[in-house]
Amino acid sequence: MTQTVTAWPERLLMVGCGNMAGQMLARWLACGLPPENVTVVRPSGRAVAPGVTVLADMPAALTHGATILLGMKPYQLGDVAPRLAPLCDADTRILSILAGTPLAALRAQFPQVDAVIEAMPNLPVGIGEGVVGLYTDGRTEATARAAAEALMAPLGLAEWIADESLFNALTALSGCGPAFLFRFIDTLARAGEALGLPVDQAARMAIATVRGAASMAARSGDSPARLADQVASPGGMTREGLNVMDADDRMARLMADTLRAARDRGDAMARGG
Ligand SMILES: NC(=O)c1ccc[n+]([C@@H]2O[C@H](COP(=O)([O-])OP(=O)(O)OC[C@H]3O[C@@H](n4cnc5c(N)ncnc54)[C@H](OP(=O)(O)O)[C@@H]3O)[C@@H](O)[C@H]2O)c1
Ligand code: PRO
Repeated sequence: MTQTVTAWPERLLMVGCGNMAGQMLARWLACGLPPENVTVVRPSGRAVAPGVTVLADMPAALTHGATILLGMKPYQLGDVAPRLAPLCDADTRILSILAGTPLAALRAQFPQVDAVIEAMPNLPVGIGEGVVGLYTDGRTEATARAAAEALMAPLGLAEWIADESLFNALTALSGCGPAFLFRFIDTLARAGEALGLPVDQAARMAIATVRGAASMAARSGDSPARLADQVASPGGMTREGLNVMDADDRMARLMADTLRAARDRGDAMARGG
């Protein structure tokens, strides 16, 4: 299902448009963002979508009040910002999806810009079922916050956080989360194969099971923990399986260690690592 956005940015400059920003743009275009409002800067100059202007380098100038989405790799900020900052004014709006890049690092590169927002999406934004975490500070005015919220709304669940020190934790959970779940689906299928199921059937059933369970968890009034118990008959098969996952908090420790490692990498990147 598409979603109507009443006020698309009149000028949207996307610096980098690869896996992640490309998914955001695909969803925005599907929801009615006029392609002529969008300019993409990518060194390859590869076409993005009909009507979208693609440049291999920065434009000569930017329209007053343009919105910029920083969508290149985090380590490229030091190369991009010196070429981009001279094009910005106080009314430019900057949205950054750069992982491990705190607001202070962005503000240092674009000192004249008031509206600077960190936005952490995940890949399913492309089908409108993503998650976008948002953070900014008091210098960003309410109108710019509202515009960012409206732009993120068609991408899925968009939520602000008040405490920037949690931004890398949020990134670990929802930004990296799809990778952890893709790995889970793959591992579930392979475990089925190991028990003798045909490869293609195990793959189909693993995907459908995860999709059904996720949809049910989203719609149910019961918590996922309670839903797990509803599958498990006392003395039955599921309980035996859950006992393996729960022994020594195996699953809980695996997920805690996974998120902590991802979060800590973000913190190290923010320190320049
Ligand atoms: N992948 C995710 O799931 C995810 C989730 C949340 C946030 N992020 C963040 O999204 C950003 C991009 O990640 P990605 O996975 O989309 O990477 P990607 O697929 O490699 O895309 C990088 C993009 O940056 C462009 N680029 C490279 N050098 C550039 C330069 N000097 N100036 C301008 N653009 C340049 C590339 O251009 P070409 O297209 O011409 O090669 C490409 O479009 C990262 O900062 C990451 O932290 C990613
Ligand atoms: N991809 C980015 C990374 O791996 C951050 C969220 C997902 O650094």
